[in-house]
Amino acid sequence: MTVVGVVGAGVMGIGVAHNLAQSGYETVLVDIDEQILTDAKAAISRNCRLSRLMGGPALDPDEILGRITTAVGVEALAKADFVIENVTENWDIKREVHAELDRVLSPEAVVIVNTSAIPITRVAAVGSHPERVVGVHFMNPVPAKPVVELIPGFHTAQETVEVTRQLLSGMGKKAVDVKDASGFVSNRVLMLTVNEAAYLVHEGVATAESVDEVFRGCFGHPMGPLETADLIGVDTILYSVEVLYEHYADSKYRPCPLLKQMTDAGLHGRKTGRGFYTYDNKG
Ligand SMILES: NC(=O)c1ccc[n+]([C@@H]2O[C@H](COP(=O)([O-])OP(=O)(O)OC[C@H]3O[C@@H](n4cnc5c(N)ncnc54)[C@H](O)[C@@H]3O)[C@@H](O)[C@H]2O)c1
Repeated sequence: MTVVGVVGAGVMGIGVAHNLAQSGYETVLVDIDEQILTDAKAAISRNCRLSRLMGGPALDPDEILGRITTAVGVEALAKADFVIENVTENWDIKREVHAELDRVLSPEAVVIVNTSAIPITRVAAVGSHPERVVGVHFMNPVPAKPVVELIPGFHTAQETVEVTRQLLSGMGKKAVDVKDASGFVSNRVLMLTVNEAAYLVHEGVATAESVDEVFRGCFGHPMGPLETADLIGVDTILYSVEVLYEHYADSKYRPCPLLKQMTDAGLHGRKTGRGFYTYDNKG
């Protein structure tokens, strides 16, 4: 039985663990405290119950949660065959987590980095097995999105890429191969768009509602960029734009001050109940 560890039980970790368990994988979900893990299990249960309504399959929450064990700290991942890391988009946090994983994991374990913009080669350099580290940029909400970006780092072995492709296929995902450049394909474009949309609100050119209405009504996008920001997490958008700005040293990625203020104020979008819009329930 393949055991998959999932590090980080936030927006992405919840979706990745759900998707793995739904696909029959024994899943170990890890975060830094029990309350986050309790909330994550409640969110997975809720998402299972809503699955049918949202156009997905009918799911039994108890069956899905029966394949997920939770633990505080990465020590619980010593026997994992794969680990999918989904911690905060912050280099200091990611670096520390990958150093811990390097101490704990079996040398054969494959480490999958889920990041919006941090280069995979940089993450892989933290541990002693860069050939076993590969990037996968999952899309949100994970169980509902059939395509991911698959990103080998400089030292990633071809075998690591292929076993990861098989795992993704088992999760129902098609992997699009992308080279290792900060932001990959999707977020080089999406983060610039969301950042510029935030500038429109910041400068008073239009309200968030008007910006989103233009994208939905004129371009046929199912969601506008600021609704998308709330879904992704306003803090995660800011951190990703900061990574792009630092990496390319290019002013076109200058982070919008409104994103900084919203992040400081806890307006992180759906996950905190308020972002560009207000939500009745978290999540
Ligand atoms: N939100 C999206 O739509 C999206 C999409 C694709 C990729 N990503 C990337 O996925 C990663 C996770 O994003 P998210 O939106 O889930 O963030 P999030 O803020 O919702 O969750 C991050 C989680 O990591 C946990 N964490 C922090 N330090 C930890 C540690 N030392 N050990 C274990 N857990 C720790 C936090 O407690 C939190 O639960 C980021 O790198 C992000 O860029 C996000």
